[in-house]
This record gives sequence, structure tokens and C-alpha cells, in this order.
Amino acid sequence: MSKQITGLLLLAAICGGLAALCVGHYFAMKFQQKELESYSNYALNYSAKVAKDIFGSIQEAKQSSAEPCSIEDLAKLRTSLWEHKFIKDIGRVIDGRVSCTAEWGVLEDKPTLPEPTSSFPDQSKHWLNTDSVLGLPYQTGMDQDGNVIVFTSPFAFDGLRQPPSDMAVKVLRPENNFIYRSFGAFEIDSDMLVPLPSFAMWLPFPNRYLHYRTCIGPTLCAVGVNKVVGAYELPLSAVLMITGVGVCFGVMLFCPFYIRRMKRHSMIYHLRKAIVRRELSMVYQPKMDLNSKKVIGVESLVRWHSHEFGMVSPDTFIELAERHSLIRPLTQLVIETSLFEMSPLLTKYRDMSLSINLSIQDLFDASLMPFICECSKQNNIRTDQLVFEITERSAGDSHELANIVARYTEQGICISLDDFGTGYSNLAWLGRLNAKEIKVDKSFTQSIGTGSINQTMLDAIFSLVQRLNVRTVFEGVETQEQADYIQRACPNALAQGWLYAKPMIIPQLEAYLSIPKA
Ligand SMILES: Nc1nc2c(ncn2[C@@H]2O[C@H](COP(=O)(O)O[C@H]3[C@@H](O)[C@H](n4cnc5c(=O)[nH]c(N)nc54)O[C@@H]3COP(=O)(O)O)[C@@H](O)[C@H]2O)c(=O)[nH]1
Repeated sequence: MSKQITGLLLLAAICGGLAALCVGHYFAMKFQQKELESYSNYALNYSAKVAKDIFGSIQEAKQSSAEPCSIEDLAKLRTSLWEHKFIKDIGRVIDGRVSCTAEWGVLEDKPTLPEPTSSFPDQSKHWLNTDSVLGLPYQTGMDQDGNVIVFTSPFAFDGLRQPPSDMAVKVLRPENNFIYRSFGAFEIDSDMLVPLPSFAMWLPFPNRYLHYRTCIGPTLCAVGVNKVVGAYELPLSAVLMITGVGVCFGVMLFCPFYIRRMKRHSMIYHLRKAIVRRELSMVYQPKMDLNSKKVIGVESLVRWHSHEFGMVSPDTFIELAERHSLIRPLTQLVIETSLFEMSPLLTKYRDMSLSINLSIQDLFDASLMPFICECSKQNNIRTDQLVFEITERSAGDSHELANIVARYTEQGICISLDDFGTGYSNLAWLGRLNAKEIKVDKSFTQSIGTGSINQTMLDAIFSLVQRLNVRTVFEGVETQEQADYIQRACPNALAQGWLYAKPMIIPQLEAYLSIPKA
């Protein structure tokens, strides 16, 4: 495995692991928030039930018309005690002292009430977990309203399950922040309620808390805090498991890329082998003079029928060859084969030209021109019968290119600008390179009759070539309508396309050329 592949694999694994940690962190946070919400709502509803019970009993006692602490009053208080399960006792307060209760009847020593934990504007008072004034050995909550006092059962909240150790909830009255009850192993202080910016939840800052606040009407709210934030607090084993899943996922996603790359790599390997073994073949497509209907030249096109990949399009393997320094031997093979195969026909038809495609890298190869000259000499072909088609796919150094084109022109070799109208193969390039021929891209030819923007551009190309002294070939002519349209607009144009002939091997070309054209 190459270093690059190992690096990419590592990157995919790291990205997968990190992505899984992020997803795990997000869902852990969501889960913890849900848990907090659920417990806060539960604690609030439970507390509301207790509060309703206490205040219900107070209201009933307040509405009683019986003389406080009379036998009738005590009887009513006792009934109330039976009906409200969360209260331990209910009594009357006269002059700040408990005078009687449902359980103890009229008290002889009438205990004085301590200072309340909270006093409210409506004169009601609350004592939070205070030593029993009735001399009982436990603490209890007390609520006084008017002359009624209620002792909350010390077991009132026994039915409520405690929150997990990382969560705390306090139930409060929002208008005066009176804390009715707190649940959890720690106290919620105001620092814990400071909300952090949402991005902070993704970072391992200390003291981050999840918050939740919920209310029942305007009088009772619950504020909850969860200290566990996302994956940072998960056990190591869980973090390792999540990361492991992410790494596997990253590696799995990498596989198709790797396989594609391997395939491409092996395509390069096989292409190199095919070039060395001269397994590439050539086909030839005629170029027609639209006026005389005569074949004035042929373009040679390379073909690769691979045992492993089947028929591979030149678009694919030429690009591969360009990227992997195989274009030089490939072009040399194309030139050698084309000139050798076409030699008899080019000798027979001396006016006919042979067009060969060059990659732009080929033009910059100083050894190519001597090679072409040598090959033409060996095959008895005049250099002025040769046309080299170049397509520019990148801007490149057009000044140097112009010099190279000039050197080819001096040798009588024609340089043709292929795919004219697309990419960098445009008017500016034509001006700089002084090319003798342009080949208008087939996308323009095929726009004829469509009324598309390309057709408008084609009309502009027509008027341009009329004014320039440059041979123009229209490629991709497939229908008579396209041929007629081109001929009307540009009578001296040349055409190439399936309307006349598809690319063919030498024996077929020989037969084709021997048929007199109308
Ligand atoms: N550097 C080299 N490039 C080469 C060589 N051989 C080919 N090529 C370039 O590969 C591209 C694809 O070529 P190919 O698949 O051979 O297609 C050519 C024709 O078959 C096709 N064509 C011709 N007539 C028609 C038609 O009427 N309709 C239609 N849809 N397609 C048609 O066009 C291609 C010729 O294009 P061009 O070269 O622009 O004239 C292509 O870019 C080749 O240049 C090589 O040896 N070296």
C-alpha cells in the first residue's frame, strides 16, 4: 500500500472516529437533557400534588365556622387529617402559639412557633424541615395561613424516587424564589444556572451544566440541572466503542475510493504494457470538402481494446496517459503506426492530409518534431500532408507555444486548433498561435436546428471564419440538415462526422476512398 493510500486511510479512520464521537456526544447530550426534563417534570408534578393536599386542607380549615379548638372544630380538623394523605397534623395558632391540633387535641403548654423560613405578603408562613414543635423526634415542614397550621408528613416525599447523583432539581415559587423542595445530592447554586454559549457544549470545559425549567401555572416551577454533559462524561469503554464504530465506518467509506483507485492504477499498469507491446490500434475518419464532396483528409484516432477492461474510450486513457507521463510513448506509437499504415494511401492520394491528435504536452517535447520528420521520411510522406490537432485544456505559456507552432509551420506541418469554441481553444488563442486550421467543436454542429445559445455562437463563428484566412473543419456532422446549414453559411468549410463515415480501419478506408463520391 502506498504512503498516500496509508495516509488517506488513516485520515478516513480519524475522520470517522471524530465524526462518531461528535454524533455520540450530541446524542448523549440529547439523552441527558431528556432525562433531566423528565425528572424535573416528575418532581414538579409530585410536589404540586403534595402542595395541593396541604393548601386544600388549609382552605377547608379556614372556611370552618366552628369556634377554634372547640370540640366541633377539632372534629372537622380530624376529618380533614384523614382526607389529606400528605399531612401529618393540622391545628390552630392563637397569638403565635399552637393551641390545638387534630392529633393532640387542646394543648396544655401551647408551644410557641419558631421564626418561619419564609413569610409571604399574604401573611402566610412556611417552615422548611424544622424540629417538631409538638415534641416529636423528627423534622417536618409547616405551613401557616391565618390561624390554621399544617404539619407536612415527614413521609410525604417518600414515594418520590431520587434523581441520579449528577442531577438536582429544586421546586420553587417563582414570584419570591421560595424554594419549596430540593431533590438531588447537591444544591443548585446560581453559578450552575449561567447558560454557556451553545458551542461550549461541544468543548471539554469544566462546570458545564444542562438546564431545564418548567412551571405549573404561575405559582410553582421546577429548575433542574444535570452535571453530565455529553460524551465527555461517558465511561471510557463507551467512548472507545463509539470511536471504534466511527473508525470502522470511515474505513468502510474509504473502500470504494480505494478500489476505484486500485482499478485506475491497474489501468495505468495495463496501458503502459499495451503501449510497450504496441497493442493500441488506429482507426481513420475522413474529412470532406462540402463543395466538391471529396475526401480531403483523414483523422487518425487511437483505440485500446484491453483484455481486462474491454474497449476503453480515448477520453479516459489519453487523460490517464497525460497524468502519468505515458503520453510521449503513446503519441510516438500513434505517429509511427498512423504514418506506416497510411503511407500507401497518402502516396496514392497526394492531396490528402493525415490529421493526428497531439496532447499539449507533446508540443513542448523538443524531440517530437525530429521524430515526426524521421517517420515521414521513412514512410515516404511529405510533411505538408500532415496536420497536428491540438486541444488546449489549460492556459499554459502561450508565448512559447506560439514559437513551437511557428517551428512546425516552417516545416510545412499544419497545426489545427481542435475543439474550437470550448475551453481555452478560442479566438485569443487562434490569434496568438497563428494556426492554419480550426476544428469547430461538435457541440456547435449538433446545436444546428435547436435554437440554443450554441447555435447563436455557431452563427458568430461562421461570420468570423469568413473574415479569417483559416481552414475550417466542422466536426460531428451527423445529419444532412447540419451539412446543408454549414454549407449555406460557410461554403468553403470542411466537414467530418458520421454522416459521411465513422472511424474505420485501413482496409475499410481503402474501400471507402475507392468509391467515387457524388
Ligand atoms: N492525444 C490524442 N488524442 C486522441 C487520439 N485519438 C483520439 N483522441 C482524442 O480522444 C477523444 C475522443 O476520441 P474518439 O472517442 O475517437 O472520438 C472521436 C470521434 O470518434 C468522434 N466523432 C467523429 N464524428 C462524430 C460524430 O458525427 N458524432 C459524434 N458524436 N462523435 C463523432 O469525435 C472524436 C474526434 O474528436 P476530435 O479529435 O476533437 O476531432 C477526442 O478528444 C480525440 O481528440 C490520439 O491518438 N492522441
